[in-house]
Amino acid sequence: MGSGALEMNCKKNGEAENSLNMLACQAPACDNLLSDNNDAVVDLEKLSQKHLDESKFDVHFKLWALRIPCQHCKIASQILDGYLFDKPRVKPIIEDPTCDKNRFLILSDKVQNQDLSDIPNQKVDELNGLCKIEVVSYSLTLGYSYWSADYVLKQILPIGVEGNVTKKQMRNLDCKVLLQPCLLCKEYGKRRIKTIVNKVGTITNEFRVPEFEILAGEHNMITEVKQYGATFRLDYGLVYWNSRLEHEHKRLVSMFQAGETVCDMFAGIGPFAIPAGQKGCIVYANDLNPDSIHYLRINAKINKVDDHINACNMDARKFMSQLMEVPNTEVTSAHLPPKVPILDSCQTCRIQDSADSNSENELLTGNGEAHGISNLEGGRGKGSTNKRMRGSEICVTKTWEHIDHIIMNLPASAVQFLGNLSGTPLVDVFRGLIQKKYWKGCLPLIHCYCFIRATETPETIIAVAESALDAPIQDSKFHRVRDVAPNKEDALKKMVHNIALGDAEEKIA
Ligand SMILES: C[S@@+](CC[C@H](N)C(=O)[O-])C[C@H]1O[C@@H](n2cnc3c(N)ncnc32)[C@H](O)[C@@H]1O
Repeated sequence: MGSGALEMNCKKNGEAENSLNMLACQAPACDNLLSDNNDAVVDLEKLSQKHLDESKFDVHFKLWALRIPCQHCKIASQILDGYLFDKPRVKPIIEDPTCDKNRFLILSDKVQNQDLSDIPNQKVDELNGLCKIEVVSYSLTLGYSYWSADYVLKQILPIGVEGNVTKKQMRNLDCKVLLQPCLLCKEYGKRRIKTIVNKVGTITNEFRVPEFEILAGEHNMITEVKQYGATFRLDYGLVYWNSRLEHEHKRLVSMFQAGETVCDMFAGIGPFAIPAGQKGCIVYANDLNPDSIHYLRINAKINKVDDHINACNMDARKFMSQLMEVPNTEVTSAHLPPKVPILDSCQTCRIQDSADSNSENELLTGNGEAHGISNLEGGRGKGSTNKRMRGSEICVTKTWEHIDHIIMNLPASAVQFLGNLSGTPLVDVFRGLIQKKYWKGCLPLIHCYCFIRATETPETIIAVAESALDAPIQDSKFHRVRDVAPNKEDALKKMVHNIALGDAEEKIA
């Protein structure tokens, strides 16, 4: 029993358009669905030409309808509340084809008798008092085009797979079992599936990129996915992406305020960075994988937040230390702004476009002052009020003076990046990082993701983090994200460390 994923890479006019994400799977018998093609890449064209008998999806209803004058429709439908035909996307009031002054009110299939004896007498009396009503028979067929893609797919699943499966169960089906039904199902066909892949093995490489085998279609894994209104382009073969983290991405970004400075040490293609930018945060997003940064920049542009996102391609430790480096000009004169933008060794994804910065990229930069933030170039000094700034002005902040949030989503080793842990490589990021004399306001909130075994507790994990930091963590928050192993022994959890108080400040600063 292996696990895997079914991904559909969908394009329209050469542009990636949509995708079905992660119909992931345990592997029951593969049946003979792919018997001719078992080890080869399947020809999508040929498979999708196989015949699907659409008439098998017809559901016929023999109903009753009331023919009544147009002007009484509204009140009549209120009287008949609960007795009208009620199916999604089917209108219960339709035109009378024989007379445009009348309408048909289609009755529910629970009304079986023409004398309306299935409807309470009081309602029938009210209707008769309203106008002259005529009961006519009405036939309705809901055909293939009516049913949703998921419904159709469930009906054509192979024998051995229960017809009435939930979405969750569908995810646990072998993608090879789902392959042919998916291709036969026109609704899925409409999404222009180009490639179907199966995730194989476990992720072991540094960039956390899973390995995929191509089951069908083109050898092309570039696609687009949507999360909370943002579009993400990516190449599944080159970068890390997990659609199941959508809720967590959304939850974390909901904690950020416009105008805050956010540093994402392991940013991937930007699922935290892009929505944070959309919210009006100033984002420093870093990843060691050059392909992730390539797509992060593309995604920043697609989502029109390129003027809010500084993208860097380096080791996370170096990234943090560069953000905290005080430029020479600051050291000699605290009053002058730095002549060179920070992170000059990083490539910023900012694409200057005067038309853009004039209109839609104009943003209100939030209530930084209330949070003790005084970090924006261009006049957000002490006493300044919220200020409307153009995108081009808000890209760079004095990160050595203030950062609000640091995101560390590299669960396998993020805790080690907090500081030195015995038996782990020396990647101490935070100790001595902040220069107290330049820092303004409270210390950053560090959102550090990690794995936790069933035998461990939030307390033990926090103790490990404290040991790494060599400082107590006050007001730490622990948030469970999701189970990542079938036996539930391991679970991905998240800690939020507020290191803003007491000893911790002394030791970190
Ligand atoms: C689990 S992924 C998270 C990506 C993204 N935050 C998300 O939620 O989809 C971890 C990322 O860290 C990057 N990474 C691994 N080691 C790194 C290092 N030493 N410095 C910076 N990035 C690193 C990987 O390339 C990968 O994109």
